[in-house]
Amino acid sequence: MANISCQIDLTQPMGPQGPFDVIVHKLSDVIVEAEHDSQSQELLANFQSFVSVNPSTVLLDPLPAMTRLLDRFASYRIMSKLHNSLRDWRVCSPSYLEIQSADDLSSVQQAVTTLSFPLICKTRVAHGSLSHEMCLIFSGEGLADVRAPCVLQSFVNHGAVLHKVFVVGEKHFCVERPSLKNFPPGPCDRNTIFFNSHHVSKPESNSALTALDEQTPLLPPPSSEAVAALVKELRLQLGMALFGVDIIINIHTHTLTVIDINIFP
Ligand SMILES: Nc1ncnc2c1ncn2[C@@H]1O[C@H](COP(=O)(O)OP(=O)(O)OP(=O)(O)O)[C@@H](O)[C@H]1O
Ligand SMILES: [Mg+2]
Repeated sequence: MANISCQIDLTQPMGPQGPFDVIVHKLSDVIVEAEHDSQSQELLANFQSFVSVNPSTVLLDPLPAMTRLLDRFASYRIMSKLHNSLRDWRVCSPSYLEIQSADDLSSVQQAVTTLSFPLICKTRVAHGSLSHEMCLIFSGEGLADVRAPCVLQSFVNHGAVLHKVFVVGEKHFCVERPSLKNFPPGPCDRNTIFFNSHHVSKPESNSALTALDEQTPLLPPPSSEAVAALVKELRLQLGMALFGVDIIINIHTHTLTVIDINIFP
């Protein structure tokens, strides 16, 4: 009887290791490394050429779609269009700016007029340990702390609750996680706060940045119909079966706000 499942050795030719009905991969590290590493480029090229000549093998997920999710410039463009396609569900995403390079001072300064303080600054690359190093910027002066390439995104007060949605094909699952606490809206003379996102939104996270005042009212969870509509739209837009979506609820408008899209953990 043929093997039901096996582990593929990417350093060996793939043909003799097959045939495969489905390949489930986690090549995110290799995709990010391939930006500067020729060995990773070669592994990816071999893998991609096997996939191209074996179109009946289902690939979860296609490399170009995965590559798009590893780049916040690409994934946030998709996120920013959700308010149009999901108008009936009042789904939105915070306003943001792409900062291409450190010399891009005019884009950075644009943040003062087009975004609302505080701002959250996230690296362009959305995978790997460095990608979780973020900062909260409270004023025009704080923009000196921006390290490009990155996105600057308006911070939305949400009562320190994050709703993480995990999508597996036609099914999805939601869990609640701790999240950053509310901050007074508008610029102020507070110093930039540097933090690691994995210290604030993991089940075991226990950070001063997530501790809310006791009088903060509890918010309703996101409507399950709206989450289902969001997942359906993102599956279409991303062309992926395995991914995650991070959702918060705006404390003022109760709008379902998408703050990030992730590769599957
Ligand atoms: N626009 C925003 N408004 C309010 N809080 C935000 C916003 N963006 C991010 N956060 C907070 O910062 C945390 C990290 O953000 P984000 O999900 O983009 O990072 P990440 O490194 O991709 O994390 P993960 O791997 O857990 O998805 C969120 O869990 C949330 O607490
Ligand atoms: Mg995320």
